[in-house]
Amino acid sequence: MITCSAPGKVYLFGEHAVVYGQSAICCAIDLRTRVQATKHDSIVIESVLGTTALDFEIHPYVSSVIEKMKGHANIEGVRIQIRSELPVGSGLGSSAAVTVATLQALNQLYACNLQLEDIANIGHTIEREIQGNASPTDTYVSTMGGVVLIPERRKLKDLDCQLVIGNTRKSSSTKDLVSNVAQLRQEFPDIIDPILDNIGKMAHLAEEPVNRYDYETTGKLMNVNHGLLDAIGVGGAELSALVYAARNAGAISAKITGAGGGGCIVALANETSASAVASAIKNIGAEAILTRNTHEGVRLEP
Ligand SMILES: Nc1ncnc2c1ncn2[C@@H]1O[C@H](COP(=O)(O)OP(=O)(O)O)[C@@H](O)[C@H]1O
Ligand SMILES: C[C@@](O)(CCOP(=O)(O)O)CC(=O)O
Ligand SMILES: [Mg+2]
Repeated sequence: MITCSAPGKVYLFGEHAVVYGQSAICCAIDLRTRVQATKHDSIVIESVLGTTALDFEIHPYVSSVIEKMKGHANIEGVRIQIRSELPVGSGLGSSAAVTVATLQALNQLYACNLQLEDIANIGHTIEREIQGNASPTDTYVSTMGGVVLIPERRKLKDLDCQLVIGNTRKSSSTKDLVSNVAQLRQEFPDIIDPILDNIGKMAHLAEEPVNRYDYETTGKLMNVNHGLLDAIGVGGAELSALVYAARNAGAISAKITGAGGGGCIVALANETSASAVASAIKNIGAEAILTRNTHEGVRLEP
């Protein structure tokens, strides 16, 4: 039996734009998905979504992992048990975390000797096949941990501030939101492409401030990024209410994280303002989660 875990993630910059090759800054967070793999007489997948065999409706990511790993090992029967701290379909990279943790658990269980780069690449392929179009960001950051500039895959300094996540508790499908942006871009390329370009430019502009722990400058750019996500149609009244509640409560910055449409916002806060920001989020009926950037990507668990 092997247990592995992988972290979720938040985007400081670049969600959706990164799908079109623009840069993003994404950081792993200390909320993890744990996957236990045990050799078994059949294939069983147990999670909060249900208990199934290979099932590409209920467990598309985990089933795809098992299928892919059959190319690296003789997998006749395996029991996969999943426990996660990440809300599903909420922009925190739950799909990437479960994909990467399952890949690494099977890699270890069957001694396939896949390296971390292989895990990240296979994970990206799986997300792209399921989502229709996916950037390498979520699976790379869930594999490697830390704060990463994508597609350059350049590690930045770990964040030295508090992260406050506001969860609308309204899940959304990344596949649908990515498709909606593609349709808008197809209809208005001269309007949408410059927006995506500017999001990518902000990620590059923010690299230096992040590396010198200048979260005031980083935060100003994050707030602009939030406005541009609204502009490409992935915002919403609940997400904006959370963003303004967090900012008005003293957050350094607050923006949508992930696919949007529902899901979560992320706010940067310092030690003194974090609890006030969390209270403001709860006061409007949302879930507040205090977390931090984690340096640790996918790892073996005892
Ligand atoms: N704990 C889990 N157990 C099994 N599958 C999971 C789990 N968390 C996420 N998933 C898979 O990932 C999908 C959500 O992925 P996605 O729409 O990209 O949202 P997110 O923003 O959380 O990554 C779920 O529908 C499910 O297929
Ligand atoms: C919207 C996007 O940029 C991020 C999706 O993040 P999540 O699945 O909502 O956690 C899609 C991608 O990068 O593949
Ligand atoms: Mg996802």
